[in-house]
Amino acid sequence: MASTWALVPLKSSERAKSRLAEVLDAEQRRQLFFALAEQVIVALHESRNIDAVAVVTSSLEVAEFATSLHAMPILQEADVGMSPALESALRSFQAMQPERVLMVPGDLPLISARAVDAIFEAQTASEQVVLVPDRRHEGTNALLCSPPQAIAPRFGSCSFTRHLSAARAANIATRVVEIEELALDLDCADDLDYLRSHAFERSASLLAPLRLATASNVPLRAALVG
Ligand SMILES: Nc1nc2c(ncn2[C@@H]2O[C@H](COP(=O)(O)OP(=O)(O)OP(=O)(O)O)[C@@H](O)[C@H]2O)c(=O)[nH]1
Ligand SMILES: O=C(O)[C@H](O)COP(=O)(O)O
Repeated sequence: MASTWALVPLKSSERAKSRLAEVLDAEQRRQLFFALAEQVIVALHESRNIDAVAVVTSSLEVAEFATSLHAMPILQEADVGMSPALESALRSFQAMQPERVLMVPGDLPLISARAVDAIFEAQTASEQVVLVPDRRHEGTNALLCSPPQAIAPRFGSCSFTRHLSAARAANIATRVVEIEELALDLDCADDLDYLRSHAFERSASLLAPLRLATASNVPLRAALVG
């Protein structure tokens, strides 16, 4: 039985990436959502520390997509937010009694198996929680809980501080590890610009199918307005 699971929450594609609406149209956001999610799921599968990958979603389309990538879909009735989705998925894991669960959002464009393995390598035997902050130290881009119920997921605004405080309040030994390839999540136009200026090849492979007719050194918002 698999004992280390990775868990990826994925919204319905038509609601995803809404903060990018100022620079991408609906079809571009949909394509980007699936391209990012595929990268995340593939990297998790390739990690030598992960036995199985699950996707929690309310969308049948996303569930089929997850299955096509050999991830186990966990279906919900509606999009109720990232943390409630993760909590209900964790409850459905209980029968399988995994030793640990790694929770990762589906929008990390620079993720790799090596970066995922670095999370596990950072954990010492006494530590039940590992947190990977985003580049602004506001969000959490990976949360490893061993056991899975060590702390409840509290994703959303300022989740990094909230996860840290929850672990401290419960007196749970916690490791914070900064991992460059996991520090960027693609939420807004500034994040897309950061990706285009810091990781040319990865951004080209993600953005070329979207047919964004802008030079890589021109900020997206300015290019589209001007
Ligand atoms: N299953 C599920 N996943 C969610 C839900 N809300 C967010 N997620 C996922 O959680 C991760 C982080 O989501 P957000 O950054 O809040 O949402 P987003 O769609 O990427 O971007 P915005 O629409 O701009 O907020 C992504 O993988 C989302 O698809 C939800 O209600 N249910
Ligand atoms: O910390 C979080 O909640 C996750 O990184 C998702 O946050 P986001 O809304 O910044 O993507």
